[in-house]
Amino acid sequence: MKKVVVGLSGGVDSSVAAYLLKEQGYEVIGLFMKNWHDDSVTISDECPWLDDSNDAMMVADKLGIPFQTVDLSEQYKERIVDYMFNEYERGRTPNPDVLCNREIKFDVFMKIALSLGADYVATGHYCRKAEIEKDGETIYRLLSGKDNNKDQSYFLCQLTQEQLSKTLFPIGELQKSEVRKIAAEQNLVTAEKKDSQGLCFIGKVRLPDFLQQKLRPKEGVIVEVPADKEVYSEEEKDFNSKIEELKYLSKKYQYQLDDGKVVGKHQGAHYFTKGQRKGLAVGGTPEPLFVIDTDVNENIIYTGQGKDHPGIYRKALFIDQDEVHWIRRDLAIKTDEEKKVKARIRYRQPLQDATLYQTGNGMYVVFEEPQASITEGQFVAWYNQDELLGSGVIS
Ligand SMILES: Nc1ncnc2c1ncn2[C@@H]1O[C@H](COP(=O)(O)OP(=O)(O)OP(=O)(O)O)[C@@H](O)[C@H]1O
Repeated sequence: MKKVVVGLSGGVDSSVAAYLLKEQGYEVIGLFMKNWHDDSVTISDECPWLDDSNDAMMVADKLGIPFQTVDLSEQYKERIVDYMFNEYERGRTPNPDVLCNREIKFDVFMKIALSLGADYVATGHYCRKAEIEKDGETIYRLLSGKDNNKDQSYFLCQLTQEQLSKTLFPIGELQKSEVRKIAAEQNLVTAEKKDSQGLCFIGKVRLPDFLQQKLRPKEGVIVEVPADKEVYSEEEKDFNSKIEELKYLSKKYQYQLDDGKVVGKHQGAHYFTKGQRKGLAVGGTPEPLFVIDTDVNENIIYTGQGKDHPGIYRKALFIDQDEVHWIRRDLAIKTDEEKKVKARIRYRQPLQDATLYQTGNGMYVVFEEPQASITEGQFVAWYNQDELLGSGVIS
């Protein structure tokens, strides 16, 4: 009998994942990980992880499967929390959910599961895995969840073949409503439980509160850039080669103080991210202000009025070569090759038509339509239909 360790989070999805695996005849073990208890950063007065681990335990009890908890808070702090603070300090906006999967659930957690004798690790993610044989080798495909609204493949965009080979996604073929129905039929305590809202470790705290506890406030100015500000000179739009054009399309324009007028003050550029509207506390403009860029070195926030401000849009992005990651290594393109794909630059964004261009030192992703708020530090993931082929960190 094959043995599976299920990551039981105390939520409905992983509860049903465990139930289904048991029905399919696997030997199932439930494992809850605790990943936060840094006393120097207060996350919340409440203690959601205790409630969650209790719920996970009750589900395991109901299903008649063994249950354990592991404390991964040290690894969590080192690999996720510290990285987040460092990235924000650099003015980049990391994605903790993608990192949590790569570094914790499918690494540290997976190793513990395998050491318990498991053949597989299962989670309640809405995505699917398929296998094909190619040149005598088994290749694992990561497919989006059948429930389009819930598809979580983006969060798994950094997984490797090795990790996928040992993974099961039991609820990937189901709609969320079906998952809830199964949970109710089986009388699982989690049947009615609200969905967790991303940011797996931060729980119920607001991101700005979290950042404020470690990143020192530093007063600076907010600059409003007029919508008709022409940021590139005409010479720059004269290209002699494809690469020059790609460079131009993906180039980040470095705004200067005199590109606009000072309209207010902020408490630290590193608390802000592109596209952000909240927290600017500048009133009196006909249209609300959005962050179009931050300069953490000079501690300046550049803003523009309205969602359609041209400063928000860019047509292409670049990924440094060491941050280009192919799940389907067999489909990776070589230098000077290109490939048409569908891509997204954030969770739940509808897939966008794009072309990948591989160069000697990295990869360009050029979108058919200009994209709003392409943000350094975030992940871009590319697909062929419902298969996630690869991803990279926006540089
Ligand atoms: N604390 C945890 N311990 C063990 N596994 C976890 C934990 N948190 C998340 N997981 C695993 O990762 C999956 C995705 O986590 P996410 O936080 O996105 O939850 P979710 O989609 O709301 O699912 P759920 O309803 O199971 O909480 C979960 O279904 C579960 O298998």
